Order: sequence, then structure tokens, then C-alpha cells
Amino acid sequence: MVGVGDAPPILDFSAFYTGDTAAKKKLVDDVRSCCLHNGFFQITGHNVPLELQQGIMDWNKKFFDLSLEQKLEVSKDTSNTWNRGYELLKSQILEEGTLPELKEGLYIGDEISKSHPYFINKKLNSGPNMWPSTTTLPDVEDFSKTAMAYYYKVVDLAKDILKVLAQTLDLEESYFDEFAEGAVATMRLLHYPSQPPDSPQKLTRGIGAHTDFGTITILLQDKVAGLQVLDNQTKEWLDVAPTPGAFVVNLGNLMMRWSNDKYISNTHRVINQSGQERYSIPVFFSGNPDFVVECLPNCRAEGEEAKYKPITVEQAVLGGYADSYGRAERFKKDAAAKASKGLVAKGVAVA
Ligand SMILES: O=C(O)CCC(=O)C(=O)O
Ligand SMILES: [Fe+2]
Repeated sequence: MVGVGDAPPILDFSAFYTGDTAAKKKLVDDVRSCCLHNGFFQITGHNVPLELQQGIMDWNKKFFDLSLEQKLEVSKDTSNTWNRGYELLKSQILEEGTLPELKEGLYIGDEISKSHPYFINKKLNSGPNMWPSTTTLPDVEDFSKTAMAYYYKVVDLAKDILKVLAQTLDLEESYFDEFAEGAVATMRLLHYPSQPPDSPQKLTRGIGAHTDFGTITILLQDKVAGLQVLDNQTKEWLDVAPTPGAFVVNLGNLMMRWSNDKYISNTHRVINQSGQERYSIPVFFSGNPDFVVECLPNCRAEGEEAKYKPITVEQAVLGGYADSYGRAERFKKDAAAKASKGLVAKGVAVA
């Protein structure tokens, strides 16, 4: 059982693949208890090889070591409309009232060609990936191969986690299969520069307090700490220290809504005061964009109403994005307006 004030526990997921009935039952019980408590757990004993985790993390660093000009060749804002490519530092504000976030990212997803129905129909985040040119990165082929091998392995892991989640709700292991068929999932390579010592402590975030928009998130952290999860009961921030080889798994808003708020999509943030560069790789598993999410079985008492109306996966996830990017845009416009009137205090203005 996870208790009040405990950081997300590390569960041995190998019981799902090889365990006997008792070990599998224990895994299901532990996952259920985490879903009800903080919506966060960590797993070892999964099928994603350590070398592949290291390989993608090495590429994460190599990509962000490129010059700004080189990274902008694959800019998410100018080179496509399907949310792939490079995102500049300070593009998002997930926590109202804080400064634009000290993180830069590279968005990668399933390699969807321009003749694919998802691309033609402009489905959520669907299209070709944006890879640097060979002039910029001579061994870019190794980058894309490593990234895609890692991505597909993690998407498979997400489907296995969904099988365990189904069992936590006393549903058939295959309950989420239709939802997971043709699923959209987005991976972000993230780099959090070390927070400058003179940045305002209370307002500076690597990523502000937020909940994730999708169904489940599977996160790989490098060695540098910084991720914190809010304990729902004590309202304390709990550090999620990186454990080699482990993934941090958390439920997103879609799963919370789908479970009629029985399961928790929990608030978390990153503050990088380590004095070192921090790297991480979340994969956000949304689901089939056209799948309609409507209160799951066993999530409300007899006769109790569902709290939410049915919604497609696509509509639910897009709503979350619009809010966070809109905030950063408004912040920058306001800051520019104030700066032009000479109102912004030194150190608070945003470039
Ligand atoms: O970098 C991390 O550890 C967390 C990232 C995160 O929460 C997100 O991208 O939604
Ligand atoms: Fe997150």
C-alpha cells in the first residue's frame, strides 16, 4: 500500500510477463493503490532494454548540443502544423503566474506519411517527424532509428500497462485494446538548462505545476533530479529521484475523466536547481483519436450519474494544449507591452 507522503513506489512489472498468479495479483493491487492515491508509480522489470534507454538519452543530449540555428531548422512552429519538431525555450507556461518555462524540447511521434489517413484527415499530432539534415547531423540516421525503436517499445509498454489498468478495475485484460488500436502517442525529448542563480526562485520552473492531458505518461529521467509530485493529502512536494532503468508512470486527465475521477491525474512539476543540465523523455499515450471516452465500468455507484459527457480522445487532448500554449503567448505579449512602457522589473522580463 502506498501511504500519505510516500514518493511513487517502484514496482516490478516483470510479474506481468512472467509472474505466477499471486505475483500478478500483487502487481495489479499495487498499481490500483497508486492510481487511487497519487496517480503515479515507477516500474522496473519492463521490456525496454537499458541500452535503448541509454541510446535515446545520448541522442537527447547530442540534439540539444546543436546550435540554436541548427535546431530551428526543424522548428515545430515554422516547419509543420502537426506538432513535430523543435520547441524553443520558454514556449510554455503550465502554471499560471510563473515565468515561461526553462525547457526546450523535440517532439517525435509515430512516423505517419503524408498519404496516411491520419495525415489527410489532420488527426491529432499526426504526420512525418522532423529530423535534422545530414549536413547538420551526419549520423542522423542513427538518431532516427534509435528514437523510433525506443518510441515503439514504449508504446508497446503503454499497451501492457493498460492491460494491468483494466485488471485494476476488474475488467478483462483486453478491455482497452480497441482504444489502443491506431493510438496516437507523442514523445518529447526534453532539456532543462540549469536554472541561473539570479532567476527568481519562486517564479522559475523547468515545467510548472500541471497535470498531463493524455491517458498515461511513461517518463525516462536521466541522472539529474528535479521532478516533484504533489502529495494529494499533505500538499507536500515529493521528489521523484531518478532510478537507473526505471520508468515513472502517471495517469493523465483523460484517464481521470474516463474513470469518473476515481483514478487520479496528479499535479507535478520540474525545478532544476541542481546546477547541472537535466534531460528527460516523456511519452504521452493518448489513444485512438476517434475513440469515444465515456465513464468506465466499475467507476460509479449504482444509480450514480457519470460526471462527464462522452468526448473523443482528440477533443480531450487538444483542449489541454490550447490552454498551456495560450498562457505563454499571452504572457509574452503582456511582457512586451509592459516593456515598451518601461514597466517590467529587471530579471522578470522575458525575451
Ligand atoms: O521532465 C520531467 O521529468 C517531467 C516532464 C513532464 O511532466 C511533462 O513533460 O509533462
Ligand atoms: Fe507532465
